[in-house]
Amino acid sequence: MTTMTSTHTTGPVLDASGVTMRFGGLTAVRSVDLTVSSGEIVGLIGPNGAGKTTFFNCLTGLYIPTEGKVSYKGTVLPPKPHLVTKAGIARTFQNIRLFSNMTVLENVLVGRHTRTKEGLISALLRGPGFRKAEDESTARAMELLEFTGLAHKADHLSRNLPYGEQRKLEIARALASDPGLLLLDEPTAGMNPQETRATEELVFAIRDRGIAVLVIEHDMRFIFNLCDRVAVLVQGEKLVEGTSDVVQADERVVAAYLGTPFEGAPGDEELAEVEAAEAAAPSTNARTEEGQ
Ligand SMILES: Nc1ncnc2c1ncn2[C@@H]1O[C@H](COP(=O)(O)OP(=O)(O)OP(=O)(O)O)[C@@H](O)[C@H]1O
Repeated sequence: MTTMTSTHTTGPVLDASGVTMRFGGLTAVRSVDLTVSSGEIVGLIGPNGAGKTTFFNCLTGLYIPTEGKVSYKGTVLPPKPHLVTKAGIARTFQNIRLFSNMTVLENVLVGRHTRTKEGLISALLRGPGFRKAEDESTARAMELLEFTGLAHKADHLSRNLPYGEQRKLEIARALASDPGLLLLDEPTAGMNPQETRATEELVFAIRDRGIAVLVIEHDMRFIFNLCDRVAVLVQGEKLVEGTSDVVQADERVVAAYLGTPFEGAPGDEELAEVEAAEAAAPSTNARTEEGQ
C-alpha cells in the first residue's frame, strides 16, 4: 500500500458541522458543514462578504461559533487559537501578518513555539536541554525555508522581502507548527501570474508532505487547477460542493459568483501568461543586478 493510499483512508482531518456565526442581527455563516480529508486540497470560494474568512476564524478559535462544532482528527477543538494550532491546524491571513523587524528565520522560529517543550526557566538558564531544543528548531526552520525557497534570505529582515516572498514566508511560518491541516486565506492576493504559479506548486508540494489544505481564493484558475474539491459559500450558506468541473458547471454558482461560465481548460491561459513573464524575466533580473 502506498503512502498516498493510506493517507486517503484515514478519514476526515477536519470535520466542521452546522457551523453558524452571528454578529448581532447578521448571520455571517449559516449552518455550514465541511470536511477535509488527509491528502486533500479543498477550496472555499464565494463573493466578497460571503463568510469565508469568518468560517476560517470559527475553525481556528478566533471566533466561538454561535452554533455547531469543529473537530480535528475526531476530537472537538477548544475555541482558543493557540490550542487549535497545538492540535494541528495552522493558518495564514488575508493580510500579511509577519513580524516585520524580525529576520526571515526568526519569523519561522516564532511559528515553531507550539512544538518546543522547553519552558521559561529552561530558556533563562540556557541549559543543555534548551540549547538542544533551540538547535533542533533552527534546523527545522531552515529546512522549511529550503522547502519554500527562502533559505538564502534567512537573515534578511522580513519587511525587506518582496511581496510574493512575504506570502511564502507566512506559509513557512505556518508550517513550522507541524500542522496536519493548513488553512490559506487568499494566498495569491496581489501576486503576478508567475508568483501565483509558484504558489500553486508549493501547495501541491505541501499536500505531498501529507498536510491537508483548505484554501480561500478569488483566483478561479488557481482554485480549479489546484483543488480536489471546492465548496461555494454565498451569503453565509454553502450553495454547492463538488469537483472543479461540477462547481464550474453549476448554474447557481455561475449566477451567484462566477458571472459567466468559466471557459477553456483551466490553466491554459495562465500558462501562457507565465511563459510570457518567464521569457521577459532574464532582462528584468539583469536590470536589477545592475542596480537600475
Ligand atoms: N467581527 C465582525 N463583526 C461584525 N460583522 C462581521 C465581523 N466579521 C465579519 N463580519 C461580517 O460578516 C460577513 C462575512 O464577512 P467575511 O469577511 O467572512 O466574508 P468573506 O467571504 O471572507 O469576504 P472577502 O472575500 O471580501 O474576504 C460580512 O458581512 C462582514 O461584514
